[in-house]
Amino acid sequence: MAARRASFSFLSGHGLLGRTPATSLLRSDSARHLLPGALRRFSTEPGDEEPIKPPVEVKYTQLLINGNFVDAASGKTFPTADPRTGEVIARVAEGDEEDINRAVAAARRAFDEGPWPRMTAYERCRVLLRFADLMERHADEIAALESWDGGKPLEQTARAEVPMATRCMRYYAGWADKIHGLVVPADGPHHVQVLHELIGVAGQIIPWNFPLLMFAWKVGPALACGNAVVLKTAEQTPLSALYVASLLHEAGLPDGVLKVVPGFGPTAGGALASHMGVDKLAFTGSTGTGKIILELSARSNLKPVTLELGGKSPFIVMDDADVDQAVELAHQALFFNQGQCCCAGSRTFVHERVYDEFVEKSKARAERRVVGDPFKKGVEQGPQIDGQQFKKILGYVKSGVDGGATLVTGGDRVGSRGFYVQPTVFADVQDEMKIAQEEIFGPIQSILKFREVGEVVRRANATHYGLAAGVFTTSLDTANTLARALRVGSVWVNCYDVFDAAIPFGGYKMSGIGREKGAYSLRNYLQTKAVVTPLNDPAWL
Ligand SMILES: NC(=O)c1ccc[n+]([C@@H]2O[C@H](COP(=O)([O-])OP(=O)(O)OC[C@H]3O[C@@H](n4cnc5c(N)ncnc54)[C@H](O)[C@@H]3O)[C@@H](O)[C@H]2O)c1
Repeated sequence: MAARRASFSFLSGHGLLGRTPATSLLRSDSARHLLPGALRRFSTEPGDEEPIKPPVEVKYTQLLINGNFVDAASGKTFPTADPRTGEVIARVAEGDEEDINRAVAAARRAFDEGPWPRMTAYERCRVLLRFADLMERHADEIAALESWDGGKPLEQTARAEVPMATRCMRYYAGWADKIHGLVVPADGPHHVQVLHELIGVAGQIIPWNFPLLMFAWKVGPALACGNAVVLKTAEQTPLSALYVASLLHEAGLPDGVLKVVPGFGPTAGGALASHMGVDKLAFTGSTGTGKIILELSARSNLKPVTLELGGKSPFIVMDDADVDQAVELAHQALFFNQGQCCCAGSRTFVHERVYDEFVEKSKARAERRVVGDPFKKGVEQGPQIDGQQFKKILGYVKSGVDGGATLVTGGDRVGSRGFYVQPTVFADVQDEMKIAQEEIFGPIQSILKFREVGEVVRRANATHYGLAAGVFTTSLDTANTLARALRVGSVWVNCYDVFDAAIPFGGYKMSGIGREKGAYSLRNYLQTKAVVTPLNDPAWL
């Protein structure tokens, strides 16, 4: 059990440890909760620097229906903005109910009459493999679009997200010709086959925090099984999905099999979730919206729903841990992707024997975090996605301070433009505080103290969420105890955010229903059919 081998695998090789970020001045007035040194001044303000010109053009801004890019039926468009400045990158066609209707009608035709479900599984496999090759060939453009639209460091999108999305497509391409049914014994002279059939038209709704990866996690298995897909992108980040969907057609996907409809949740998303012609709905987003999706399914055709929702994941540091490594891993577990991860390690539980040292070193690490323009080399943290999230996050900072947590560092915006937030650390966080209970979705680390294993299990599980957990220890026994006792869908022991395409991912409790990735995701896109035939004079049963 070697904590020495601890790794943060989402960004293995990322290596973005750097100098103190050029950031800002903390303006909180609750000085009694500040540790000495919490007030920080920085020499420059990344939010005020002239933004670097992204090395990519925006090519596709319309709906993709029947293999063509077309305007919305209403002719309406909406802006997608650059989180560095809030300025408009492009205006994108705004799909609504009418567009969803025509997308679903096209998908139905593609499924009922088109070549895709009738192709051999090997031919489908080859289309997906060609798509993965094209993604690699266009990796620079895809990474730049993803960074521009979502404010993510280019080094992250280029080194992690594009390769992971590509790998995911290859993984499901590999499954395409390995999906087969069963022959089962029955009590009587019957030949019983269990067919794993395609489910039909899959509706998919994705969020803004990992638009490209969510595209791959959802579209990959659905297409590998031979289904047709209507995908609604998040209103904040429509660009990468439109771009890669065009590559998928270049790879040989027949027209009409995949539709991409940018648009808003209650209109386009609502229409998709309640459509009678959609056979399955896969959703990733907030728990609140997940409940609406389930309701819409129930009120329409009871389409099966998979939900990947929010989290408040514990990261547990035992007293036998190497503190420096634990600090680094806990830091990455929370701050990665500007803290905008469903599985962010957003409750850092630290054993009382190493607590003070851990807090001090976490403060130092957060202050070294490089905040700045996502297109600048060495930047670890870009802006938050938009003004709404930015305000929400600063509201949580205020709540933490007002609630009596100790603001160790950060707590304010960076610069005066765009949506940059200081890497922030709270210590002395108590379980009942809002910052320990609710999903902040920002670069705000909350450190809580604990004394023994049973206590931390109880406290870690005392949440409606159950998405993931991190465990940091050198004791095999402790790791095993925690791994089994924690009521979550993923436990990372001495590592975090390991997102291999083959590993299932999903939540317990209000973090979701079902699993994505791995062989488990195929089940989301298949029906099970029993075919029973009488046997006359069989040689065996
Ligand atoms: N569990 C996971 O795998 C996972 C992964 C990424 C993000 N998330 C979660 O996603 C959330 C952040 O994403 P978000 O703010 O975009 O979530 P959100 O729920 O607001 O939006 C997600 C998607 O749902 C759509 N939507 C919103 N309202 C809708 C409605 N009434 N009907 C149909 N569709 C609707 C949005 O347009 C968007 O495409 C966080 O809670 C995060 O934890 C979960």
